Amino acid sequence: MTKIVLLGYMGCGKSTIAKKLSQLINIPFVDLDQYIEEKLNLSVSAIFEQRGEIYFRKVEHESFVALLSSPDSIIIGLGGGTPCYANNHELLKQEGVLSVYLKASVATLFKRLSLNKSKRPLIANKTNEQMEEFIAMHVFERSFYYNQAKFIVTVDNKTVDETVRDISTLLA
Ligand SMILES: Nc1ncnc2c1ncn2[C@@H]1O[C@H](COP(=O)(O)OP(=O)(O)O)[C@@H](O)[C@H]1O
Ligand SMILES: O=C(O)C1=C[C@@H](OP(=O)(O)O)[C@@H](O)[C@H](O)C1
Ligand SMILES: [Mg+2]
Repeated sequence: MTKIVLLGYMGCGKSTIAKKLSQLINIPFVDLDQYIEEKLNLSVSAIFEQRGEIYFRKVEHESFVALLSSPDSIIIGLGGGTPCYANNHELLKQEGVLSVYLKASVATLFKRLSLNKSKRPLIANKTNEQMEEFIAMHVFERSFYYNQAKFIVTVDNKTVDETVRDISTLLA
């Protein structure tokens, strides 16, 4: 069964787009962060704080593997770091996986994340100035993994509905 996997940097819209795409194409969606939060009954921030990032990455990998091996067709919204750890990018190449990189410019990411950073432990304590530099460097470091996706969709200056439509056209 098909797994549509959305990936990309924090703030590119994976969680928002996965939910909307799910409504449009009538395939259920799972947000990987939410799945982990429910599994451990802890928020992502609390997992980072209490158990550390390495533990989070371990659970993230196990959860991604579990979702990929489920018998149903699902849309999976990954966390921004998912493809960059534990060889998860190799899993994107599996048969039946349609991976889509939601590619956003640093300016778009900065604009969105400056309004939404408190639940993201990697940036929660940064000033806006530190954050802009951090995002630029981090996207650059991670782009090798993001570029392993089968499809790339640019999200800058698009509404949620426009991006969702672009993805559904790609997958048709
Ligand atoms: N065109 C857009 N597409 C997706 N998200 C958008 C858009 N415009 C604004 N946003 C906002 O940007 C944020 C994206 O966050 P989210 O969906 O959690 O991304 P991710 O899961 O990739 O970190 C949300 O607050 C969303 O409302
Ligand atoms: O980029 C990352 O390493 C992370 C991204 C987050 O998901 P979003 O991309 O949905 O914010 C979440 O998994 C965690 O805070 C770590
Ligand atoms: Mg998300």
